[in-house]
Amino acid sequence: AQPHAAKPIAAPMRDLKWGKLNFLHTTDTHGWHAGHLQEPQYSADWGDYVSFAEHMRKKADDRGVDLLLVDTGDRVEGNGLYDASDPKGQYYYDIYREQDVDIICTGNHELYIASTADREHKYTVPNFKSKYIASNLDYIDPKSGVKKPMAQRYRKFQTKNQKLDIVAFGFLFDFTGNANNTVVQPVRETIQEEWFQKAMREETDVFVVIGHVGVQMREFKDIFRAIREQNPSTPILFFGGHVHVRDATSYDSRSFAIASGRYMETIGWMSVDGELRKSEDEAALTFHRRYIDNNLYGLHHHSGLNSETFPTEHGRNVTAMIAKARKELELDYTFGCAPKDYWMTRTPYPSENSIYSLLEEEVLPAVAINPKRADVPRLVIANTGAIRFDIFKGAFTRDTTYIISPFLSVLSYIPDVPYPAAKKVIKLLNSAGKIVADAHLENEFLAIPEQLSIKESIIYDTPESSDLFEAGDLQKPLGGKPIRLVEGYTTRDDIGDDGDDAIHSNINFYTVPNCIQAELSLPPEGEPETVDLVFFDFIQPWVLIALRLSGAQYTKEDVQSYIEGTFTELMAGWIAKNWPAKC
Ligand SMILES: O=c1ccn([C@@H]2O[C@H](COP(=O)(O)O)[C@@H](O)[C@H]2O)c(=O)[nH]1
Repeated sequence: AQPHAAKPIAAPMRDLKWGKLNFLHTTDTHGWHAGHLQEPQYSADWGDYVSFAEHMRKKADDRGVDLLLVDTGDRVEGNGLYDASDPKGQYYYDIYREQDVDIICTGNHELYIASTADREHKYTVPNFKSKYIASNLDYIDPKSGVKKPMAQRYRKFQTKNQKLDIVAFGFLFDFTGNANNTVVQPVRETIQEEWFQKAMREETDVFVVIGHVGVQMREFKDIFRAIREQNPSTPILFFGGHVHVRDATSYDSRSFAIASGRYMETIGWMSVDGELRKSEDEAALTFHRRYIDNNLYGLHHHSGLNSETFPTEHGRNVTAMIAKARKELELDYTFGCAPKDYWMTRTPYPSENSIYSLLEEEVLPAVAINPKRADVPRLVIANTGAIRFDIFKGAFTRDTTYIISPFLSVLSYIPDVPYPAAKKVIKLLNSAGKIVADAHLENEFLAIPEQLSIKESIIYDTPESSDLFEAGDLQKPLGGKPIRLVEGYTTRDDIGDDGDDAIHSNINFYTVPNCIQAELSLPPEGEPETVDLVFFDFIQPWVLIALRLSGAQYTKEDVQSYIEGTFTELMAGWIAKNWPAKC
């Protein structure tokens, strides 16, 4: 863990079950490779994960079974370790490559900005060579303009100990927001391609499909159906991501799928036991999943080691690389001190502890001002997906600015929009589904990814944060004494409610709207004739369609820059001005 990270915290534990084929899975790490410095249950770092994987590989060797590491993309954007350098990722690519990942693919965040996709192609693809798979992604060479696969389309290999044949694919969901130097082929088209049709007919013991795709999403189900049609009994294992939730399901009795959360909070574990070889008769398989908290105590527990014996030399070196990068990037520089916690989904919106209320009532009114139009009435719309994490009471650092808002979002506007049309926009953006059926603009892409999976608030009857836990059969830390549970994941997936490795008390989840709106400089009485419609540039396509539906025709030529600077910079400036400098 990093030098100033919160000390790890004990929790009652569920053990891992080993099978013949075992996996460790990361997804949507979004640059959090230093771990969560303020949260003890997730404060291990990428160096600790390197140590953990080395110990677990040794255990696999000792048992004569196999362990593979998988990563399903969105490794970038979301934390100062990636975002604070210019160019971005100056330290991250070298840190990330220290983990020996066996199967890796691309997420949408590697593709939003052309320079990010260029760096993915220049660094991560060659860093992982034959392990990087791009089944439905092409890259356009900036010099020649030639389109070619981002990496190989699939991978066939044998496992180390049992020599099991594996055919692996690496997909991205049908993403359409990529920069123009990449091409994402819709999954339904890819599975018709000749290469895929041949690959799924390869003789193999197991198919492994990794993807930056939620395990409940149509794309994975289509791939499953295509492979299963040709291979009635071959095990098919899916590793998904994108939705930022812990989730698992099985599409039939010989398939299994896991998604392993977000932000280095979770290391997923999947194991398969039973007869895996293709030549044997079909016998029942058993699948097991665990969501391992990225908590050093847990990693010690699962590897059977302690703080002395756990860190490997390699792991320590990676931890030191991260610490050096954080120092050089001045990520601990403090803009101000948050007076209390502000939550994305732990409290209702609107409420005094909602980060969206803070934005709507305090930050946007103060920063969304164009000096030349300061008195012009305006509606300022932000998509809730632009905010990526909670604010904790205490130091708000350079790192925090990227954690809260990593995007290069700027404020755009259309001047003098008739108010009757402008006021309808927020309602349309917050309605379910697509605002125009054929525009491929799902409104849910405006909100936080978790809401792709969680459609309704989850409110527990009794908050159990003060519960004392008597562990029963479970592994008890601290010599078996009852302990106070820490708030954290209490996952319920299609397999049951026993997936989390650590037992936590519940956290409420209140769903939030797709967008929020600050109404500024409106007349005290009556309605203005026109307003400036100000919005985060990311949501421009949705805003233009919503205006059209409201009877006001505008095109992208009508959109102008409202104010200099990214939202991230504006927010940091507001904090420096409004929150005390010392904590
Ligand atoms: O410039 C941007 C890019 C993305 N968003 C929001 O993020 C989600 C996607 O996040 P994932 O981590 O890929 O799931 C997208 O739906 C937007 O809500 C943004 O606001 N600005």
